[in-house]
Amino acid sequence: MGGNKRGRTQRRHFRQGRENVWKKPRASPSPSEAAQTQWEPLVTQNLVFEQYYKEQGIIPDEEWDEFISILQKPLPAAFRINSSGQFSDDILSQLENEFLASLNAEDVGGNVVEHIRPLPWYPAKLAWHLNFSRMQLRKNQTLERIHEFLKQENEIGNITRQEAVSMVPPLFLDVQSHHYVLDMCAAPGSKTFQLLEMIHKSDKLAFLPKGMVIANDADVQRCNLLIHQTKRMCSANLLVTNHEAQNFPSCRCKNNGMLTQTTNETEDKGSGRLEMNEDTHAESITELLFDRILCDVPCSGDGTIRKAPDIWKKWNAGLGNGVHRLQVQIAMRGVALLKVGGKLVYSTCSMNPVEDEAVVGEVLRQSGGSIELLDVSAEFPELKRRPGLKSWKVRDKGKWLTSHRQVDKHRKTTIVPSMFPSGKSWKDNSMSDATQDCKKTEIEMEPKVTNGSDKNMEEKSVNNDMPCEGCGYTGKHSNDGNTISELAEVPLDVNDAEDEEVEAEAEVSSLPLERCMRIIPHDQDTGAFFIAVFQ
Ligand SMILES: C[S@@+](CC[C@H](N)C(=O)[O-])C[C@H]1O[C@@H](n2cnc3c(N)ncnc32)[C@H](O)[C@@H]1O
Repeated sequence: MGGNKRGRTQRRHFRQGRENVWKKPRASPSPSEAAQTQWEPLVTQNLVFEQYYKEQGIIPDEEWDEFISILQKPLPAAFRINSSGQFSDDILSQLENEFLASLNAEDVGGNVVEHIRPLPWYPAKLAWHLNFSRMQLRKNQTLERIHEFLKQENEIGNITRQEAVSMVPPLFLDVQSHHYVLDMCAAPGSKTFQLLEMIHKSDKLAFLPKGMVIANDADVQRCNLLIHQTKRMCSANLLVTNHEAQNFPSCRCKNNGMLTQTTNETEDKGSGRLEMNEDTHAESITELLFDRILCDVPCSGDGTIRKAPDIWKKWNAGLGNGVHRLQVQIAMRGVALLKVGGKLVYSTCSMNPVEDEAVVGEVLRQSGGSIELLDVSAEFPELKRRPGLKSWKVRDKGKWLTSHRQVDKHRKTTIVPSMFPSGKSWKDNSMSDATQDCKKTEIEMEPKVTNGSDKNMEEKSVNNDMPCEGCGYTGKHSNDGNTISELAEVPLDVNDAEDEEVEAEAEVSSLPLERCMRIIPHDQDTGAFFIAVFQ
């Protein structure tokens, strides 16, 4: 396609709101290459994805077309006003008095078209939805003023641009200014910023909160993003750490609030990155447990498909299967670090029950009744959400499985029992195979050599490097040595896969998984998210 024709086509698609349609095959070609570059239509269809989600029954048949069609549209932009910022009232009044009037217009029929509006479920009109995608905001001249406003206020920390559904998990944590909060998988940090706002929120002038946020991420480069994002808050109540969340260290807390990491005498004494004070007196030290924990775990990320349409091409059921065990391990470490009476939110930006309800079910089983899955259906009633599933299927190598008994012998260590609804409560099944697997992995992981001197460990680490599709993470995911490429299915022809399906009775979980929530894109023009709240 020649340059001018390409430009015209792009402009036409842009006017039609179809900016996802064209994409350059390479990231940054030289100018001469760019002139000859062919533009390729961006795929926004994947039959394996459609078949998977149809089978899981998350979306009723009559809503299916609406669901798929919204997934193919770009995601509208959204942002939050910093609730602890001193200019929050001014920003709100500018939005209400200036931008509402200038952007919302009447259509030919006299109906008001709402291009900008507060999100009805977010408290105090502090979060807003814009009926334009990020690209439209960047490219459309009539939107220049609001775009400039958002850019400037974002830079100085008065607002944060954040996907609407990503704002939900911190809301359910009910964070108070005295809370110790752990954000286990925090980068790039939009939810950390929200948690910090909650800590700093007060009517008093020059208020210094008693609580703090520890924001952790396993990927050191993403920790940089996290620092860049949160420094806009100028908070002294934030600590950024770089650990695998499933091995997050136990910390000790002096009565005066100073932290010190529990060190292993025989190993690397004094090298712990959390350590702040070596002069410890046993009588004044307690183990630091957290009032609030956010486990926004690495996931296959298909709930962000509107924002990241590349997922259409890459998606397969193996991605969710590949991160399930790591998700359980991270959530279980969170449970171990939670104060009695504290709250933990488990969330993913994936719609896949293997990463969602299956993990919640296994956490309930492994916790042996010490934690409760809270019914939060009465909170934030304006937020449209669907209850969690009690029944789902697992797909492996083109087969639909409804019970672990159906898993091929050689796949049994990859497709673990906890991926299934199982229909058992923890009392019937106090230590499932998966628990034992996790315990085994923990022991294997124990000698965390950091000085690089143990050759065996180095080899192990290489084997454990698993790219996380949803998050772009390519660090070490402790697991059973499988890489995602081993776990991932080669997308099959849908009809071939159907031939291999195994008929079996569906398992139904007896756990109260309906208390989980799934936010579905076509309910309120958003991305998708899954959230469960534990106490
Ligand atoms: C879904 S993203 C988190 C998004 C973040 N909560 C936010 O709102 O901006 C998941 C994050 O988990 C990190 N991650 C992956 N494996 C991890 C692990 N084992 N421990 C801790 N973090 C991990 C990734 O680097 C990624 O930044």
